[in-house]
Amino acid sequence: MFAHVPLSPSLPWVALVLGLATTVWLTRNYFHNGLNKYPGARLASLTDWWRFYVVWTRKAHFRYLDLHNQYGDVVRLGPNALSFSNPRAIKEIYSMSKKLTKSDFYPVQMQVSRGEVLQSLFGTQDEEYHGRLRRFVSNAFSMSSIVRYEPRVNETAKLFIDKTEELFATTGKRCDMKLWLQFFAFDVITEVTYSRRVGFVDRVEDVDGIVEWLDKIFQYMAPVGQMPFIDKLLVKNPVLKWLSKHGYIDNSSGTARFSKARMSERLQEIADRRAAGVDEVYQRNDILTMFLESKDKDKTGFFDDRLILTMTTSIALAGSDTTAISLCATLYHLLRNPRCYGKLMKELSDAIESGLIADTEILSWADSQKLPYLDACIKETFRIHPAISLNLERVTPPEGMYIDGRFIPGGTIVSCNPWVVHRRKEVFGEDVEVYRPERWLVDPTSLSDLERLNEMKATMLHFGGGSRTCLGKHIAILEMYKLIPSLLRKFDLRLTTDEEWDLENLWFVKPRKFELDIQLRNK
Ligand code: HEM
Repeated sequence: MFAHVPLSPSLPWVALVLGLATTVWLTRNYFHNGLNKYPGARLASLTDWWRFYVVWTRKAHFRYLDLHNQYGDVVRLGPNALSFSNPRAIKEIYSMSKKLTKSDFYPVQMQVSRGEVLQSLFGTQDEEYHGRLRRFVSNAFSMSSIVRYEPRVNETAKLFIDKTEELFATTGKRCDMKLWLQFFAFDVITEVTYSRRVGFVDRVEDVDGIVEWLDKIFQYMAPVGQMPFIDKLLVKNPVLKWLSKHGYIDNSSGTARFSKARMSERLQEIADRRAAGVDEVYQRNDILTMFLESKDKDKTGFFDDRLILTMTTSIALAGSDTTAISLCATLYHLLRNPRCYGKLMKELSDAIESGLIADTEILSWADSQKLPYLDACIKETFRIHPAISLNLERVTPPEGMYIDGRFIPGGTIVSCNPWVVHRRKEVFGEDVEVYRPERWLVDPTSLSDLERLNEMKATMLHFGGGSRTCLGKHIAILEMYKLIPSLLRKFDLRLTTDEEWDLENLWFVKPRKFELDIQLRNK
């Protein structure tokens, strides 16, 4: 008897309604805020799923570069997203004074600890909160503080060199440099944060599986960041957060767990020393003690233990991959360009012979600053291989603003991609795809050379820009300027293949594989 009762509209009607709704949605997306006047891939103007797909392929930096080469300075990357490549746009989007906020891409990278989302310096969209937090922590990352940490970096660099000799140079075993340098960068970062090397290099081990965890999490965060609502259904799902907060499950991020463990070890050590009459907090030995000092001095209660954990978690998330990639890229480009490799080696040996720099196994920071060709090689690495190369997204203020001479409505996602802007021919020269450190060496008496140099510097986005520029850049630079020459002086490094390396972009642009043959150098 129920066979004749219509329980639901017939299928064709459902299909028609769905079809109409989809058409309306796609049309609205296409014409959104008049952005249809900007060129780009047709699908990009209809849905963010296009961007999700491009990022998911892990080749977004190449795709976006092709699109800018094809369409020019402004390319539409989504219904509400524009990518700019003219250096003028960098100054406008990342200017200190204009205060554009970060897009919804960033909170996806916020880590979770026991159900609580850690509102990080990197991920926050609240500019006031950001400014306040950054004021509390920036002292610990200033160049003068970093140079105080130098002896710690020396210790880890020395161990790294010794272990490289023992494990690879004397055995002839091939070195997975990508992983090995990440172990180094992780040990340095824990050394300068907690006065204690966790032991990645000592034990030749991925401690707590954190490197593997980081690899996995970016496979999630990079594509999901293109469609951030997905994060609220998955990792930041309110039910999961509630369950974790009340102890039924633990959805804490690997980096939060790692940092919590390191912090409690170090805090216990500080307490033990205090009981023995030594107060380390005001000795400013490491980043954590600098944070504790800031907390002590803060009478408002803002900079509390939770924020300290948030900061140490950010350091674990941001401080190793980026530096290891930049170290790998420097070695890779030098090895593929024997002319530059030879020139750098000559600069080093001449400087030692002439007494310009000391003949020490680990170069001091001060000595590394006397080597202009080394400086040029590292700058050229940052240009040709910026470690972060998805677009650095910002949102225009409600009243809209002019970018590169065009009025962009309020609430639009606007951005530049470091990989793209570092290849502007009018700034860097016609040979942008060539690794040529000499472009950074200018005649200091030539005004036009100095102007060109300034223009190149202003177009570099490898550490981001404006108020959200990289907090840890001095640590990374210190590591690179010390380790690269120290490694090259001790070892002969060889690529194991003539083929170009295969790069994957999941926010960080990493080689899929980077192996080297290593031998002791005949001096
Ligand atoms: C060569 C190595 C590094 C590179 C290429 C790099 C790159 C960047 C870039 C491009 C940004 C800006 C992202 C944006 O605006 O969307 C950034 C921000 C940041 N980086 Fe780095 N980074 C490096 C090393 C480090 C290290 C060693 C640390 C920590 C010790 C660190 C901590 C941070 C933090 C906390 C932020 C957020 C700053 C803020 O929003 O105020 N980075 N980094």
